[in-house]
Amino acid sequence: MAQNALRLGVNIDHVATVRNARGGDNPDPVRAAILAQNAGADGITAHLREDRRHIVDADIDGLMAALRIPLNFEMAATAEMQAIALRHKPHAVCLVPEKREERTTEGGLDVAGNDNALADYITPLREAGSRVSMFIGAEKAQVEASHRIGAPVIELHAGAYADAWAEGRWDARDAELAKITEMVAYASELGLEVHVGHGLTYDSVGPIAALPEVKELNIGHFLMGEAMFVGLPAALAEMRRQMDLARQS
Ligand SMILES: CC(=O)[C@@H](O)[C@H](O)COP(=O)(O)O
Ligand SMILES: NCC(=O)COP(=O)(O)O
Repeated sequence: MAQNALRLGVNIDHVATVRNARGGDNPDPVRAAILAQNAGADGITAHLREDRRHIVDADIDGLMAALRIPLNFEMAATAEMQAIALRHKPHAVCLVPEKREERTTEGGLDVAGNDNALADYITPLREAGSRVSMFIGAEKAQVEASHRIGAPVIELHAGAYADAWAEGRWDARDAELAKITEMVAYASELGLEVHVGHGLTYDSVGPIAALPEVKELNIGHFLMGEAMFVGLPAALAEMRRQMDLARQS
């Protein structure tokens, strides 16, 4: 892959959401991950929530056994999740804030307010060989704290930008994009590897993909929705086309 290539991580959480609506085994998120891998995904992302509302422990076992491409394991910074990550040693561990009552991940992790505890928390994960990333809002204090505790990677939460785009609030969209653009550049200067994710669609992905310092996008909910209509390989190919178009222009 070219040095400045933009990786596409496919989040398969919401295949599990559909499965869990009925119980049983179908549709299988591991099958979706293998399909995405065969269709050219650069990585797979899965979020094992504390309440197991979508991905469950057996899915992580299955993904670890089946994948040839990297797994980005999203999790809350709890003792239970740390033990699971240390057992599996996935390529990447992304720490995400969680609230039981939220519909989706509403904001970024407060690294600045918990830097000592998080520095201790990530040490064994790093020693086990996982690339640790912090899922944070596009705020200077959070970027600096992530750098300070020794996280090599951050993922900026694109949800506010994506929501503004979806709702046609163009001033808010532009303001959120400006914040992300500024923090992508700042974090890169500090030496952090920068990823972006949450809520991205064919429409909203372009301006983010165009930022040359961004190394990876993690996209799930929209892709899985599109896959219901056109199939996962076609949805992934169209997302990749939009990313490449933006990157080249
Ligand atoms: C951290 C993140 O943005 C995703 O993992 C997302 O949280 C997955 O979907 P849910 O928020 O719906 O669980
Ligand atoms: N970390 C963000 C992610 O994995 C995908 O988020 P979404 O596209 O499902 O909103």
